[in-house]
Amino acid sequence: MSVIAAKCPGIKVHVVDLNADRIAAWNDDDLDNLPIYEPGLSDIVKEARGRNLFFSTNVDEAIDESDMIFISVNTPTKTYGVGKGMAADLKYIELCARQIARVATNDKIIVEKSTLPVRTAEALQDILSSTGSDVNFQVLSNPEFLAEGTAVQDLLNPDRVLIGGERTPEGAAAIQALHDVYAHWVPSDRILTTNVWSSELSKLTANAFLAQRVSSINSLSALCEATEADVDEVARAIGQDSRIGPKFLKSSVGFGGSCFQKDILNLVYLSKTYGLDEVAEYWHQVIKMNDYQKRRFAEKIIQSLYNTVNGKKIVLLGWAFKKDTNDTRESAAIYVADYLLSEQAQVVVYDPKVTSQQIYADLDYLNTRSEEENQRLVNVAQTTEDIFKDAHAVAVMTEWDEFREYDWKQIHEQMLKPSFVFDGRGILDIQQLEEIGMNAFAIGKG
Ligand SMILES: NC(=O)c1ccc[n+]([C@@H]2O[C@H](COP(=O)([O-])OP(=O)(O)OC[C@H]3O[C@@H](n4cnc5c(N)ncnc54)[C@H](O)[C@@H]3O)[C@@H](O)[C@H]2O)c1
Ligand SMILES: O=c1ccn([C@@H]2O[C@H](COP(=O)(O)OP(=O)(O)O[C@H]3O[C@H](CO)[C@@H](O)[C@H](O)[C@H]3O)[C@@H](O)[C@H]2O)c(=O)[nH]1
Repeated sequence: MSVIAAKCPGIKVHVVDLNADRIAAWNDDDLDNLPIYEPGLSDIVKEARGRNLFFSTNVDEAIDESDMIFISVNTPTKTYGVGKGMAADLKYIELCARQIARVATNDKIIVEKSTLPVRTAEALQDILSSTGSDVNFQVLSNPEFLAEGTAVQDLLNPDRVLIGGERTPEGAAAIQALHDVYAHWVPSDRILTTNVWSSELSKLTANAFLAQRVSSINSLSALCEATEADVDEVARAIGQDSRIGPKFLKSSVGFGGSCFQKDILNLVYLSKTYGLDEVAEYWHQVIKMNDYQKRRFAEKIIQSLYNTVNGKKIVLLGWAFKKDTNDTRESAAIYVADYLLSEQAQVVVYDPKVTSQQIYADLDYLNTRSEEENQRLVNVAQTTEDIFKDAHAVAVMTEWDEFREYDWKQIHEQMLKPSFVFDGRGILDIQQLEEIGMNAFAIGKG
């Protein structure tokens, strides 16, 4: 919404949220306090905020004033009832629709910006049209394809913008209105229009394909380790094939983020709902392979440290699910740490952007042990000063650029010997680390 406001000074954009703390942070004079860290975002907010971009908790007023409403609320995996652990929880979406239906007094275009199961637009349209008033609503699907860490660039220069709408004159008019917003900066040939169901399904499909590539290369990383092949070399060799392409072939300790797992589980659940068990199982394998990769990495650390990490100091570099974001949702680091903590390791975490509060909250949320136990076993460092002293092992969990720049010779000197490095992101020079005298392991390197 900030990018829309920056690119369309003539459009007034209200961002409303029930969470007053978040809204206060969006309105903070100090742009370092915005609730989301994204390169380039604070400049965009600075440009538009107070001009045509406004943040508030006054949802009713914003609904009343708007011609077009983007529903962008969370759609987490259900944690209760039918579809628990798989289906998308649509309660927040439905609450929005009911609030819009109650408050609206003039016709509106409702844009599904959240990621949703196919045919959600039908349910939205039902709720919106049941008020008995004369107000007309057109529901469009406009999934978001930005990736965190590069969100601003992705929005300024998208591969495509997808708009799904009804194939009726009213639907076409609504599609055109949304097209015109993006056309302020996106070339028309990159604005695709489809029917609503294709648009909704394309979002889940895009994430499933992307995650599948990561799971595919991660599955082969295990085979590389067993055969002394090098996963980066394999990725380069296959990526040169223009039919395969080079992107999204970086082997890692496992994909994280708020979207991949949730959206694939959603796809699995949908397929099952339609009786397509083989389709469901096919996609479920992407998640299972990811779980295997996280577990495999933690087990590698334990095995290498002579099959016990009890009381051993292990430094985890990075907690965010990828670099250049402070988002930790479903980060592989959480699960690897949890595994090590269950073996009574003393874990030290350093991440340049994630707060210690967030790190403890992520571990407490798993409910594997008491909060006191997490406090006792985990130390969160604000800087790297002294963190390597007497450590048995260091593991790279996030590919932050600064980790490449560290003086690894000096780190080695501070660590207990024999010292171990586990590179879960394939960013370090393993040969150089071994020359320094470390036992170095990287995912997918034999
Ligand atoms: N995060 C991403 O990179 C990304 C990318 C593409 C798509 N998506 C999709 O966008 C949606 C939102 O994701 P997110 O990461 O921003 O989630 P989030 O949980 O960070 O934010 C959702 C916000 O919605 C607010 N909210 C919930 N119910 C509300 C209501 N009735 N009225 C007003 N505000 C309400 C919450 O307070 C919260 O601040 C999800 O469907 C997600 O799959 C996210
Ligand atoms: O080659 C790769 C690429 C990614 N990852 C990992 O995969 C996860 C997801 O990365 P990425 O897709 O870059 O970030 P997200 O912000 O999760 O973005 C995904 O999810 C969003 C939410 O649906 C979509 O909008 C984006 O298009 C889609 O890329 C991260 O843990 C990455 O480290 C790898 O391990 N290897």
